[in-house]
Amino acid sequence: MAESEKEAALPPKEAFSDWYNELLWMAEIMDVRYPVKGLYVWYPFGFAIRRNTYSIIREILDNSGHQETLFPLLIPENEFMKEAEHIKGFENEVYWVTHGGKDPLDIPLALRPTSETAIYPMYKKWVRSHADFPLKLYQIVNTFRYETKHTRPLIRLREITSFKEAHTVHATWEDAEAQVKEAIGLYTEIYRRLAVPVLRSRRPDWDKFPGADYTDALDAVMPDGKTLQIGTVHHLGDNFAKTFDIKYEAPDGEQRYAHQTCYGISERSIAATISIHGDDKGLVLPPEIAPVQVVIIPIIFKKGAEEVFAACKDVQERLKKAGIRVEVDASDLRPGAKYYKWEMKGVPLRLEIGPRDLQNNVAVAVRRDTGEKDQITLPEIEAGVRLKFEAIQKSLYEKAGSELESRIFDCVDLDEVKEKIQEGVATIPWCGKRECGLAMEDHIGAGILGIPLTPRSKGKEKCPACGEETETRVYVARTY
Ligand SMILES: Nc1ncnc2c1ncn2[C@@H]1O[C@H](COS(=O)(=O)NC(=O)[C@@H](N)CS)[C@@H](O)[C@H]1O
Ligand SMILES: [Zn+2]
Repeated sequence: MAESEKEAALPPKEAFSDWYNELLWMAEIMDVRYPVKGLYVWYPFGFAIRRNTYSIIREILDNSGHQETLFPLLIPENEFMKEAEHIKGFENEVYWVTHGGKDPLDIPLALRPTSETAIYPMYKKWVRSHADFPLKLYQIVNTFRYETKHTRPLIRLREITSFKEAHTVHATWEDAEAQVKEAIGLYTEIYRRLAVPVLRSRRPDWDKFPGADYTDALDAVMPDGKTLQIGTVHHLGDNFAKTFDIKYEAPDGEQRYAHQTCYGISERSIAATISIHGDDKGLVLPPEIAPVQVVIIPIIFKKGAEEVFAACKDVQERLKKAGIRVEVDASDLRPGAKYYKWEMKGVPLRLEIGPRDLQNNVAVAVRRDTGEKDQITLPEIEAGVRLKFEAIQKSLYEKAGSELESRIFDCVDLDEVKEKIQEGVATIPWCGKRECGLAMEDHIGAGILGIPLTPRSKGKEKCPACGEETETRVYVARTY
């Protein structure tokens, strides 16, 4: 896209919603002009961020005993309609295919909103014995949900383009529970690699995944204080095994129903990374997912231009050989315009090389996240750049972590909760009874997000709704 098309300026980040929408356009992440609501188009630059993000997800899943696979998109109505809870949860969200060409289909086909009812009839055919366990498969696919709430690119889509869903099978409820814990750990590690700190909590029963025994979730706190659910892990018990008749021969020869989990991450992982690290100048990307990790800017004067260009090319070749994604911006834009462009794209490190730097045998290194400027000697350029990446990654994660902690408020009563959830996440005691939870939600006008997996108890306190003594504090937040 020509530079001129982007005469609009990026709004300041505190105008978060406008900043976010404008940034997706100006940094060439997604084009929202596709003529179907809730469907968006990846620009190549945005898609490169997705590729790098999902190669981290694949690495972490593949290194923890998962295997990637691929199931069909279309699910026959009779299979989709088998699990009562699941249907109730998705019947208003599922798209149906009713024709092939001009012929009406004898069995309507659902576009998968998630793939339990595509996968589990096959699991029934595959699972035979406890020796088959643990079965840990995942796929990265597009799924379709007829979202009626406000759709937003990367955050709430009707076609979820990057839906990583894992589906595991185990002998016992306890084995599945252990898998849930492993998945929470894997998701926490994925987000550490994206320098995104997360809140981990058990969703209240009325908010769990349709057909699950319970749901644990990871939430990011976005710059506007609202939380974004960026990963969920569901213990499915033997609910789906009973519905789809997934049985195995136990060591004692008995036929038993299997126990299952499923867990998902979508492109919200990218929405959170962009939102949490970005600033008024645009994207700030963790080096590991940046499509361009280093941009080299030749500082050109009449004298010595040739040597400078040659040196920039040489540094580029060496960094490429070291596996670093690097560009030389030799365009005839003024240096300031170059800085603006690459800062907008979140390039973690800029190297400036001019005649004086050549004499001193150095490159000037400028960090995108802090603006800090210092020198790296040219013979050490590969190691120096890697050190910068480590410093940037560490600093992004620490900064986001303290920002998150500063947005969690232990409140004394519901009025304080109402006030504090404008800025972030409140905690408040809760006895755990549904009627109290729902009464509190009515009073506050926001939901119970979940019970922290790492308790935030302050000892014995009183449930604000019924006065009963409790040692549990729950998260309350406005959510996307
Ligand atoms: N409309 C949507 N747009 C973008 N991401 C979404 C959307 N709906 C859900 N997600 C993301 O997808 C994750 C998994 O979705 S889910 O419904 O919670 N869980 C499942 O579908 C289970 N089958 C595990 S894969 C959610 O945690 C959320 O981060
Ligand atoms: Zn209560």
